[in-house]
Amino acid sequence: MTNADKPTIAVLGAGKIGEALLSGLLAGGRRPDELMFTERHGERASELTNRYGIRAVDVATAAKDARVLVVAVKPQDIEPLLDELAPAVGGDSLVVSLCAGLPTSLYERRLPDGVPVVRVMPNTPMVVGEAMSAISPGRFATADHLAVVEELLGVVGLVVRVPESQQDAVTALSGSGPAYFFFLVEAMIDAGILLGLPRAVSEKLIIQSAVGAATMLARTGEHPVTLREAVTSPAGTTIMAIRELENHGVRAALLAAIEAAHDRSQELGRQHED
Ligand SMILES: NC(=O)C1=CN([C@@H]2O[C@H](COP(=O)(O)OP(=O)(O)OC[C@H]3O[C@@H](n4cnc5c(N)ncnc54)[C@H](OP(=O)(O)O)[C@@H]3O)[C@@H](O)[C@H]2O)C=CC1
Ligand SMILES: O=C(O)[C@@H]1CCC=N1
Repeated sequence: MTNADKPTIAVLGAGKIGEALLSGLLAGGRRPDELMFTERHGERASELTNRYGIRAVDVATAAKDARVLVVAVKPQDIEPLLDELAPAVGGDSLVVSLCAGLPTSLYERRLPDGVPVVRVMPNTPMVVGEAMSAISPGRFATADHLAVVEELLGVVGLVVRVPESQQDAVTALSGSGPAYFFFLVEAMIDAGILLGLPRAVSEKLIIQSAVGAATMLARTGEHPVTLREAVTSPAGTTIMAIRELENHGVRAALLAAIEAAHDRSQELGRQHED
């Protein structure tokens, strides 16, 4: 795709994930004049414009000037946004929803007939170009629309296509996933403090171990079990820790936690059924 072919993008609701997308796109080479956003608080809008040089617009301007409209409000805030969007959006627009739980059918019901919608579940590592995004087409989205979204999100990380029926599971795994890793890192840093290490040292040890482990997973193609076994010496230190993790049900806790996130994603969708 040449620069001239690249669609202008408006982020509707530039909170945490909206800002992550805007900053990731800028870092990936998009120009500020190819991007815009809407925000309901003037102070927040000024903060983003000052930080990134991107203009704040209203929904009607976004629908007129941008080909891709990325919806990034909380699922609980979708109804008023759809009220604003419905009279403004046309068949030339492409609506991309980042909202957990919300089905493409909700948009299709509320927007004019034929407006294409693609449902996406991204994650915040898009700020460093390492997002994992899963995309699913709605009824009116064509292969070309999917290609546009793939190109857009490809600037900020990896993209996979999944059936929309899998999006609640994706949300629980990779959408929320970074939070689980941050939680683990936080707890491991505390363990260093427990053992008497200075906080700065503990942080450095754990963050670099996380970077190293993630890079091995991504680059070697080895199964996580193989990589873990290579660290686990007979009668050594690691197996003592693994026994404690199993005794405390950490594996079962992760299964239950991710299932709870999945159920909440489904529930968010159900709140907007007819
Ligand atoms: N955070 C994450 O890691 C991920 C989030 N998501 C999805 O992204 C969406 C946003 O999440 P997140 O960024 O965390 O939430 P935030 O609350 O940080 O961002 C939403 C932003 O949209 C603003 N907003 C609400 N309604 C409107 C409106 N009508 N017009 C313009 N702006 C509006 C909010 O303002 P106000 O502050 O007043 O509420 C807020 O700034 C959610 O649907 C979530 O499911 C998906 C993947 C990952
Ligand atoms: O917590 C949430 O609801 C959003 C969706 C996925 C990550 N954050």
